[in-house]
Amino acid sequence: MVTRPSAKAERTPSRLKGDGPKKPTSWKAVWPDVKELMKPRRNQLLLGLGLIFISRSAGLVLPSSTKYLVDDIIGKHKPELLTPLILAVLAATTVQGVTSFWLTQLLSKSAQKLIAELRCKVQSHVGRLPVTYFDTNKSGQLVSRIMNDVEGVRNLVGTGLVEFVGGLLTAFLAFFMLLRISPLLTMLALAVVLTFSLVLQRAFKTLRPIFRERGKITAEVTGRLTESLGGIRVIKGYHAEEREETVFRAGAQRILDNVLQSLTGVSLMSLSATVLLGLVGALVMFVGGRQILNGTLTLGGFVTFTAFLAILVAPVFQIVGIGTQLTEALAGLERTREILNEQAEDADPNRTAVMGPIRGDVLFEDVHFSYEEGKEVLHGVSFHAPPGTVTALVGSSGSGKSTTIGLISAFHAPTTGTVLVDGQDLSKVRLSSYRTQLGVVLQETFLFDGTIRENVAFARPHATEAEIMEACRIARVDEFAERFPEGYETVVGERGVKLSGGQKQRVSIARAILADPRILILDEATSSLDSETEALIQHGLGYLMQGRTTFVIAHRLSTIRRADQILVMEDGLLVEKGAHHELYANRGRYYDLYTRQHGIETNLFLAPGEGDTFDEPQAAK
Ligand SMILES: Nc1ncnc2c1ncn2[C@@H]1O[C@H](COP(=O)(O)OP(=O)(O)OP(=O)(O)O)[C@@H](O)[C@H]1O
Repeated sequence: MVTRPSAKAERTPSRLKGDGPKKPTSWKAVWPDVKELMKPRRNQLLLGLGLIFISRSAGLVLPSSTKYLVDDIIGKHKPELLTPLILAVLAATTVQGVTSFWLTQLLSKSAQKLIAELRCKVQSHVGRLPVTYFDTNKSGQLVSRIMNDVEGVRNLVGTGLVEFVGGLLTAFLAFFMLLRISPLLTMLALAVVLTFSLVLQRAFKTLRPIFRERGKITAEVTGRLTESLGGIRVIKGYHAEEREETVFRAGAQRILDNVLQSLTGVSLMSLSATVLLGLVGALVMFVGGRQILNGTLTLGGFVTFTAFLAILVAPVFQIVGIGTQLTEALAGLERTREILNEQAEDADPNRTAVMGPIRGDVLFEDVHFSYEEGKEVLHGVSFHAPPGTVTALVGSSGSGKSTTIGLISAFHAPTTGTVLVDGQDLSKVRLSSYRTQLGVVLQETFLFDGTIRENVAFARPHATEAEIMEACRIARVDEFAERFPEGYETVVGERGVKLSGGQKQRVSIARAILADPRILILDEATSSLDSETEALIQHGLGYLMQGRTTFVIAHRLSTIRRADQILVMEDGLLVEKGAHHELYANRGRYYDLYTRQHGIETNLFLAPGEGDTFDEPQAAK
């Protein structure tokens, strides 16, 4: 396959979701994905949990030691215990430091690897979606989906989730320690913490849709921006810079509003967390102070209690941070899943037949097609294109030429009727086995930001040097490429030399020659080129068409007259078919188009100026 025509949308285009009612992302919905992501990393995550267990347990040594220091070493005056205690604290702290370092190394790196993998997975899936998908979704929006949405998962498999679990674990341990020191104080503190957790839960419910919305808005704004940068010539041509600025400003404002909204939520949570800390602190001081005074609590016990309380409350704070991250991760994962759930072209269970090398016999049998339900655009088109023949499609704008080409390229499948290639129903064929035998040359030539050689070899990356050079020679790419100082290694496109329209077409023809397809699709350029360039291009095309079943949306008289058959389309109907002289002699629709064109009233077939060289067909004389 060479390059693909930009086909039109199919019947049920699926737009990226997000504009529907906002239902919160639920763990249940994304759990299968989370599980799938975690499964291959199970061992790492388990190791991570082990490490966090060691790290957090070691972290308890310091606060526990306070009680011994105050009550035993100082209170009961046992200086000989001081050094062992300090050594124990130092050892524990070292263990804590080393394990947390290892943890970050292990999990953060693995999360980054996962992000890269996921990006590739989404990109590869998007590439396999039907063309209709790209007609309904802006490419910039898809870029944002591929690049940004997967970022969040780092919090799931990275340190986020493990830290969260670690936090809970420590809180649990601390809770038992606290119970041992003072059950009353512990229960009081716990009541406050639990109330706060409920508040937090509600807050996250509100925040989640905001985060999900953010991904959607960013994708939309990026999409529009990519489009407007791509169409900068049109924008400048119509002096529409200011209008674009306004559109972008509105988009940027939407993002800002969303971020501000979530920031308000997040800061409110921090505020309530601080209030909580104050509340618990005050409560502990009040009750604890009284207990010390009436002798039910030792001073060391009180100090240790406050230290452990901090450990119990800390995870609640952590939830604020990590919970936000996890929420973002879930929202991103949900959006990623949406894309991954789109059915790839070849995933259609009907597409099972594998095509071997084809001869290129194309048969349309009563083909009906509609892009949208109830709006048929092709009404019972039937024709036969034997192998190696040239079929020209002509007709006024919107008559269905591109749609017919789209069906031959298997971008769409007929609503009813069949398209057969070598007797095989195209809607049942594995696309990979068919498209490799299809070549496309469009008027909007698509060149990559790479060298001339790379652009030609794109069709067959493993082609030999001699084959590439031969294709370049036939398409007359050599004529301009060899004039550049770097020859075929000259970079073309955005980063390099800009090629003229005619030069780009020649590269595209060389590409198709190298691909050596059985079926060739040409969308002839409507723009006129100078006669020398035109002759060079016609030479290449002439070679390219030889022996291949060619379908050409024809604008040039020379091409139309060279065709073995001409299909005249009108309003989705095939109104006439035959060779030029037959159709001309019939004095039907083709004759009308032809003579009207001859009078240069309209420009139905031809590029401007071409009518001047018109000569009356022999058969009609
Ligand atoms: N993606 C699409 N979604 C819905 N309708 C479409 C889509 N693409 C084309 N159509 C409709 O299908 C009909 C045939 O369009 P088609 O592009 O095949 O015509 P065409 O003969 O190639 O026109 P032109 O010469 O102007 O390119 C038109 O009425 C057009 O509006």
